[in-house]
Parts: sequence; C-alpha cells; structure tokens
Amino acid sequence: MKPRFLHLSLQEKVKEEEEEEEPEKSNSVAVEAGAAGAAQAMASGKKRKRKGKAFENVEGISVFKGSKPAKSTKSAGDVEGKDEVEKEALEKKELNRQIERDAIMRKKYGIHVSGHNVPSPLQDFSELNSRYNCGARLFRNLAELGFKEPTPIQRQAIPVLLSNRECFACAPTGSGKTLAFLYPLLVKLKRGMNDGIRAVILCPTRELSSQTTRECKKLAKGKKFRIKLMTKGLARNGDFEKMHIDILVSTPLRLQFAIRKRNMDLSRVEYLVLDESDKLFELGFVKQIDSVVKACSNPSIVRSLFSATLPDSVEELARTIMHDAVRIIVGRKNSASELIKQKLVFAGNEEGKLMALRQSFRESLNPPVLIFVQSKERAKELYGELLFDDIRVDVIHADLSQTQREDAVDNFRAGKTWVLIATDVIARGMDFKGLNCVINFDFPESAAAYIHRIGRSGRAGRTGEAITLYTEDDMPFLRNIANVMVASGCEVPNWILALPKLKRKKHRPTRESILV
Ligand SMILES: Nc1ncnc2c1ncn2[C@@H]1O[C@H](COP(=O)(O)OP(=O)(O)OP(=O)(O)O)[C@@H](O)[C@H]1O
Repeated sequence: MKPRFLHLSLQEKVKEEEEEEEPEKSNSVAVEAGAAGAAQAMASGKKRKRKGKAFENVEGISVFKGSKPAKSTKSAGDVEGKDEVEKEALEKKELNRQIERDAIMRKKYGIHVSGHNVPSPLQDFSELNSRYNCGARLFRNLAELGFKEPTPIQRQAIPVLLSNRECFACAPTGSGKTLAFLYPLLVKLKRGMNDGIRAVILCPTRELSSQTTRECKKLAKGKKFRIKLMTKGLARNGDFEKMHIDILVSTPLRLQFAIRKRNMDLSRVEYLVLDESDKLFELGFVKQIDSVVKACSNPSIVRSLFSATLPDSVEELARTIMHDAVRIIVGRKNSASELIKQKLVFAGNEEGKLMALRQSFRESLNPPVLIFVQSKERAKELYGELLFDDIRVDVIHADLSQTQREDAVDNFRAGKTWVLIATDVIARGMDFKGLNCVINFDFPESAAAYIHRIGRSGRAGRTGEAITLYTEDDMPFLRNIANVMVASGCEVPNWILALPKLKRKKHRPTRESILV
C-alpha cells in the first residue's frame, strides 16, 4: 500500500521550498551552501564582492572619482574582461581543490554521497563553530559527553542537516546516528522562538523513544529547550493547543492518536526525523507514518531518514516525498558492524538449542548478554527455563506493562541483570553500553533483523560477539545471514554460501515449545 502523502505534487513542493530558502541564504551564504559548496558559496560571495569592485573601478574612474582614465592602448573594458576571466579560473581551481579534499576525506571514512552540491564533511567538531557558528554551550556539551571526534556519519550528516537539506542516511549500528540528527536540530531550532511543536522525532518503539529523549536532553544541557517524550498519558490527555514543545519524541502510534483525538497541530513542525526509517515504512506503521507526514504540513519542513538498513524500496519511497535530498551511505549499505565477531552454531533442533545455550553459559558467561527469541510466548518460556539456573536473568516483551519494560531495561543497563531475554521489541536502536554478546536463540526473520539484533553489541568503537543458533528448519535461510557475515569480514563455510538463493525473505517458522 502506498501512503497518501505520496500524492503530494512535486511541483507544489518545489515551489514551496524555493519560497522557504530565501531568508536562510541571505543569513549566511557560506554556511548554508556548504559543499564542494563551501567553496562554491565562497566563490559566489567573492564574485559578488568583485563584481562590486569592478563596478566601482569602471564607475569610479569615469564618473565618481573624477580621475582621468588611465593611459593605455587597451580599453578599460579589455583589462576588466581579462581580470574577470583570470578570477573565474582561480575560483574554479579553488572549487576543484575543495571537491578533491572532500572526496579524499569521504574515501578515508567510507562515506558515499549522492545529491547535488553536497556540503563538505566535517574535519572535526571544531568546524561546527568555525563553519556553522553553532554556539559554545552545545559545543561544550559534546566535549562533556566525551565525544572528541565525529563518527563518519556525523561528519557528513551534520553539515547536510545544518545546511537545511533533506537527507536519507544509512550507517552501521552503533555508529552515532542519533547525535547526527539531534545536534543539527538543537542548532537550527535556536531557543523557544515559535509556539506549538517545532520538531518531531519518530522511533518505532517506546524504549527507543525514551532513550532518544534522554540523549537529546543530555546534549541540550544548559539550553532551555522544551524536549518531550510522548507518553501514553500525554497522548491521551495533553492539552497540545497550550503546549509549546521544541522537540517531541514519539512512536508513530501515539502521535497518530494525539493528532486524531487531541487535535494536535503539527503544521508548524520545522524538522521531522524518522529514525529506524525502514522499520517505520513497514506495513504495520505505514498508515500512522502517512498521517504524521501529512499533518506536518509546513512547506519549509526538513525531513530526514536514518537507519542501519535501507532497502531500495524505502529509498524509492523517500525520493518521492523529499526534495533535493542528499543520500549518505557509510560503509557498505545494509551491512553489519565490522566490530562484531559473528558465529553460526548448528543445534539440530529446538531441544538442542536449549542444551547448547546452557552448555555455553556453563563454559563461560561473560555478561551482559542479550538473547533474542522469535515471540513473546517463547521469551516467557525461555525465561521460565533459565530462571532456575544460577543466572541473573530477566525478560522483556510487549505483554509487560510499561513500568516492567522500563525496569527490565534499567536493570540490564545497571548490571543488576546479566542476561536479558528479548523479542525484537528492543532489537533496534537500543544502546546498551558494553554489551559483550548477542545470542540469536531463534534465527532472525530477515537479514535486516539480524543486522539490528547483533548491532546491540560492538557499538561506539568497541568490539562485540554474536552467536546465532540454527536448526534443520532454519537451514534454507542460512545463506541470507551468511552473506551479511561475509560482507562484514567474517568467515563462513563455503557450503552455506552455495545454498540456493531464496525468493522469500522472511523466515518465521512455527517452532516447538522451549519447555522441556
Ligand atoms: N562522536 C562520538 N564519539 C564517541 N562516541 C559516540 C560518538 N557519537 C555517538 N557516540 C556513542 O556511540 C554509541 C552509539 O550511538 P547511537 O546509539 O547513536 O548509534 P546508532 O548509529 O544510532 O545505532 P543503531 O543503528 O543501533 O540505532 C552511543 O553510546 C553514543 O553515545
């Protein structure tokens, strides 16, 4: 099903965007144009100055300054024309040099871009001040949070968003995408200038919304931003007409509820971020996303999509709704983080999986460990089994209350729980610092699910481990996962890579009960 917002006429949008861009341009040419652009913008700035000078020269000599024309066999026009040509050649040279410098830096960090006039990547965070005048407080917060160097996605996505360009970005799990979209928001929004809701960040789960809100508040420390998490209570009872929110973080369902039932007005939203965008474009979410995107009717809105996996279908969809978007891919598209050591383990059947898990815990348990299963029923069953082993174990799934879910995450983060059993509800975006190992007790339903699950470890430059158990039933789907493993530098037996290609991408078999 195609979302309705796709029917928005492109022509209409182009016109709207043109109207919007004017004030930004006049504010700061060099800043906003960025790019191979920084040079281009500089060049055009220079051009303007020089044109001014040229005008003064001609007029000055003959009209205002009253001085006599220089004695020359060549006419003033000839000299002027030559100067202009030389200057243009110089500018072109500088522009080419800048393009070369950008290309070298992108190559160094594995950044691939497409789009017109893409802003230059950041050399370091200090450029946020020199190039974009980002403000001392936000800059200090970066240092206080221990962020010394921008990650590759931050190097490219931050300048793009600071230049008010729409973008869709794909970078590995744990590579700092959150900061890449939060930081430009905080810079661009300045402080409480408008009423209503000014920026919306959509995340597929409550846990991720809550984590993103927390990160945003940390980054905005000392600034008076009104940053809100859309809770169930707020969605049901919020008086949004009287409320001023700079940044609202929500799941699509809660936001759609507030739009429908509480008449929430999103027409002044200036920035819309779709985090884990490919998940948000899946069938279960698409209607909600549609109504949110439609409600964000501000013609000047800047939208951005972020994920570690970006299927072509989502890219195509994104292209139809975005204007002049920049595409940023870090590393290889749809690949796992290279920091994770990945292993496939044959366990025969369902019974064998439990034995293999117990055996591995007996040999060495290096907490924290996250175990993924296919459904909430299976999560409950496995929890029931491990509860009697001498392990501090907990479980998280969609049947638990909000408080229980929050407690499960908090206890795991605090080290009170060593092993957390989970469904895919926390497979995306969750940042558990120092997670050593992910175990796929149940084989993931797709390559994308695999990438996100194992991506809970090996984050922010740390190494991690991922073990995937498989049974006879999972064998036909092994190749999908093996391809991901090979692409991220892991060894896989040749027979797996020689398995036939499957047309069906999703694998969610009926499994025997875990209970013994
Ligand atoms: N420049 C940086 N330097 C050091 N650490 C950073 C930097 N930027 C972000 N981090 C840290 O890296 C970790 C992962 O970041 P983040 O959660 O944004 O990853 P992500 O790319 O969004 O991953 P996912 O695809 O799983 O959502 C976080 O703990 C974050 O604090």
